[in-house]
Amino acid sequence: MVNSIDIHNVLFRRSRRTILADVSLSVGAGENWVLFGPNGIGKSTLVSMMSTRLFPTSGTVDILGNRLGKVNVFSYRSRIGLASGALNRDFSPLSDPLDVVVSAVDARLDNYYDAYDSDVYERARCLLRRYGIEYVAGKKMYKLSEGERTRVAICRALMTSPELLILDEPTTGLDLGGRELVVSALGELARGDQEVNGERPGQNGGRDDASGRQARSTILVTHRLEEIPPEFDHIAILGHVSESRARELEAEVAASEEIPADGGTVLNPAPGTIVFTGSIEEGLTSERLSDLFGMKLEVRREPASASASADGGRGREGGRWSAFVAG
Ligand SMILES: Nc1ncnc2c1ncn2[C@@H]1O[C@H](COP(=O)(O)OP(=O)(O)OP(=O)(O)O)[C@@H](O)[C@H]1O
Repeated sequence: MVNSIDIHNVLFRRSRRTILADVSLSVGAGENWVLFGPNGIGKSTLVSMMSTRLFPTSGTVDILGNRLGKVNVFSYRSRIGLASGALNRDFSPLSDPLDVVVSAVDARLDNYYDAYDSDVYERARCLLRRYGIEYVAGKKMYKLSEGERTRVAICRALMTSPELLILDEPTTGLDLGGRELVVSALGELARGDQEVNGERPGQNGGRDDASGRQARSTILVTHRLEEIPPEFDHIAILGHVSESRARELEAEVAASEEIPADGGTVLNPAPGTIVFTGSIEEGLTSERLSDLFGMKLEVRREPASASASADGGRGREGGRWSAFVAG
C-alpha cells in the first residue's frame, strides 16, 4: 500500500517570490490530517499540489503513488475529492448544482453530456439530501447562497468516495448548524461510517476494500480549531522559514534573475515551510501557536464526550479544540 501523499523537499516560486520552501510531508493511507497555519503561508498552494492542480518548481510530489509531472493527472484525479474556494470559483454560474456534483465522476467541472446512469444521479441527490440542500437540484449555481455553494462543493468532493479527500476551509459561509453538520460528517467519514455519507459497504468508507482501492485519507485545512473533528489525530503546521533561510532564498532568486541581491526586489514575506508534523496532541500546544501568531494564546481541548467513551473512544484522546488569547 502506497502513501496517499508523499511530498519531498518542495520549493514553489511565482513571480520571483518563493512561496513555499523545504516542504516535506507524508500522509499514510487511512490517516486524517489537519493542515494549519496563518493567512498567506501557503496552505492553499500546497492543497493545489495535493489535488494535482499545481506542480512544484522543484522537489517531488507523489499523490496516490503517481508522481506529478510523470503521470497524466486525469488518469487518477477522480480518486481525489476536493472542496475549496478556488475550485468553487471555477464552476459555471449557469450550471445546475446537481450536475456540478455529478461532474466529479469524470473530474470535470460540469456535466456537458448528461450521460450518467440514474444511480449516479441518485447518489448525488442522496448527498445533497445528506447535506440539507436537496432542493437546489434544478437551480443555477449563481442563485445559491455562499453556504449552499459550500455544501454543493462538499457533496461533489464526496461523490466518487475518494481515496484522498481534501477540504480547504469547508465551513466558509456556513451557519452554525451547517458547520456542525460538516464537522460531524467529517468525524463519521474518519471513523469509516459509510451509510451516513451515502456510501455502500465496499465504497471506501475508510478501510481498504476488495476492489484494491486504498483506505481514504482526509486533509482538512482550517483556521478554526473548534472545527477540527475529534477523530483527526495528525497535524501539519505551516510557519515561516528562518530569517537566514529566507535571505538565502531571496539571494537565489536574485542570482537567477541576474539582478543585484540587494536591489530591485520587493520585500516579500518569508516563505512558508512545515514547522511541525505528527500527532495533533503534540502539535497543537499553547506555546507553538503563541509562537506562530506572535501573541500569547491558550489552547484547550474538551474531554472526550461520554458517547465517545462509551463506544471505546475509537482511538480518540479527547473532544473538540479551541484557542483564545491568554488572559
Ligand atoms: N499565482 C500566484 N502568484 C503570486 N503569488 C501567489 C500566487 N498564488 C498565491 N500567491 C501568494 O502566495 C501566498 C500563499 O498563498 P495561499 O493562498 O497558498 O496561502 P494560504 O495559507 O492558503 O492563505 P489563507 O489562510 O489566507 O487562505 C500568498 O501571499 C499569495 O498572495
